[in-house]
Amino acid sequence: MSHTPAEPPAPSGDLAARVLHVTKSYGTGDAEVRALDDVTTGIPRGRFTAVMGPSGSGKSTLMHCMAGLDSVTSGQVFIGDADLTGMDDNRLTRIRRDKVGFVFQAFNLVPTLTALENITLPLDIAGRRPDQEWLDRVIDTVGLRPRLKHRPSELSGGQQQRVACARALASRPEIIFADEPTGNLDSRSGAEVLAFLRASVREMGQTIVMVTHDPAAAAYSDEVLFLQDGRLVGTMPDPTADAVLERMKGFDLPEVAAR
Ligand SMILES: Nc1ncnc2c1ncn2[C@@H]1O[C@H](COP(=O)(O)OP(=O)(O)OP(=O)(O)O)[C@@H](O)[C@H]1O
Repeated sequence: MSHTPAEPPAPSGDLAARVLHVTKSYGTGDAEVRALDDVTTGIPRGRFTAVMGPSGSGKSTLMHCMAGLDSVTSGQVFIGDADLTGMDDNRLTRIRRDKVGFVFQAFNLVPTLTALENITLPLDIAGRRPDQEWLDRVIDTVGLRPRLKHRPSELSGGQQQRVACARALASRPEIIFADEPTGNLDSRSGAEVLAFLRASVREMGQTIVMVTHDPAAAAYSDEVLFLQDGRLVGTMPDPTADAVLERMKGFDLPEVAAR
């Protein structure tokens, strides 16, 4: 992991996370894969940002590096004002625990715990008392109050993912990273989860970054970042599903692929 000392630590302003000239390579020599190639971008606070791009374009790698789940080969990563590059594992673990929420394609709920116990589990593990007012707001926005005593097996896929979203929100993190959160859901349940994620941004001021393949899911966001071949190749504010689909089709054109 190397640092770029020449890069002045730009002020975070109202960015919840930033990457500066981030490169991430796997393997060496002939086997080297450059998953991210000099990516610089910021995630505005209180906004819903989607990350799209063809398979293998670096979406998951960008998310993992931004969230401090993976190290970068060069460049800098910030969560708020905290520079993750060069941070030791203990501090990284604390940042992830205190400032970051995660939602994955697999719901990752504990089967023996109720919905409510799953939602508060990370706080319990961290020895933190939930902010009851905030928790009530999250539970009501997610629409799960009648289901709080149910175990995951008694909930639909969409309800389970809403529990996972509420779990990510419970600690009121600075930023939530969602990797294909609707990938395992039918379109109706997916729409419920996306509507909830959007509501948590619009009504509760949360910041969400979501990796997705689905133009209809990206249309719930405030802005889409497009990756191709490990590079940031464009952005689209206020996306519609049709506009995103058109942009994605462009990635198959030889002149775009050759760039
Ligand atoms: N652990 C790894 N070892 C080697 N190569 C890797 C590793 N992880 C990712 N890659 C490579 O890095 C590139 C970017 O992968 P990444 O998973 O970030 O893409 P993605 O856009 O999320 O793809 P998908 O949409 O298919 O999930 C790909 O070429 C991938 O094969």
